[in-house]
Amino acid sequence: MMEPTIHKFGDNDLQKVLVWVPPERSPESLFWIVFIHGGAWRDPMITACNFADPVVSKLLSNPTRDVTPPGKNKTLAIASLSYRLSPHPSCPQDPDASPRDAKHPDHLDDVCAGIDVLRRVYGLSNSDNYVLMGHSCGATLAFQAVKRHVDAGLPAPRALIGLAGIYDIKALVRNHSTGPYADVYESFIRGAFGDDEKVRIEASPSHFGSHISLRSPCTVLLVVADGDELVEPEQRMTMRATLLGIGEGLELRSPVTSHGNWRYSEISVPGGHDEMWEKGEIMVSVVERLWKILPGEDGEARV
Ligand SMILES: N[C@@H](CC(=O)c1ccccc1NC=O)C(=O)O
Repeated sequence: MMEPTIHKFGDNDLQKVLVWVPPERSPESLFWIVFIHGGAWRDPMITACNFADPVVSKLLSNPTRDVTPPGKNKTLAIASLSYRLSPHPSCPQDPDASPRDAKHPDHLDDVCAGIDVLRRVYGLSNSDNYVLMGHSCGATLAFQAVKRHVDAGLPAPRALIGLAGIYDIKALVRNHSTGPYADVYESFIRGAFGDDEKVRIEASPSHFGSHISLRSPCTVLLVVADGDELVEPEQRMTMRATLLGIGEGLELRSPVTSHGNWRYSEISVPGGHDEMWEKGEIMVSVVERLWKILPGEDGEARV
């Protein structure tokens, strides 16, 4: 695979951004996909590098696929954000390594710091030229980052893709409160957010999503894995209802549904929770879907 350029922005080894930029391109010609990996805010085995690896090798080194981004003469650039992690009970801290002791909003602070590096060094966002794509807790972080940007008067990304995302933290814990893995869910949520219920609610995109005052349209594509063994489909249903201001049971009548400045779409992909990023071709199919539903010059989607 092409070697990424690494930009560090803090003392912790995890505070960095990985970037794959095609050579000899001006910043104005680039269109960015920015990845945010998952791993329950704590899994040191899922990294910015191994998360992006399968899709980067498909998107940037396979000239037979037409994955050119929308817009005239745009070239794809990719970034993968790394952020500090919370402790993991079965992966003890190596005393010589950077600490894994992050608590909300540390993860989000790093995601936003990473986006800021891309903005300063590569001109990301100023011309509406990027999409955020987060998996599992990375999808939670993607919505939190959009909220923070809009609150700060910065433009939202052109699109947000949530892959098997966690959108309602309380419901996630409640839906897994029995069974062999009940402790796992409560433990990673406590590790990342603590015990305070209010913090869990306020950090949940299903809670704040409808209060983000977007100044321009943002396309949201929510993706579920049809064999997801870790995150239940209800998470997406709740988020859809939030973004569209509708009841949870309502059917969508067109591929893209607008509500205010949100443009909402959804798909499902085959396989389990992590298969969707472990198999680069699934990620590529999601990106191709996004290019179809992003509005073109005429403001219309091509589906
Ligand atoms: N591999 C993780 C588990 C994990 O990633 C996870 C488990 C259940 C629901 C969502 C998960 N990840 C979300 O980012 C761990 O070791 O804690």
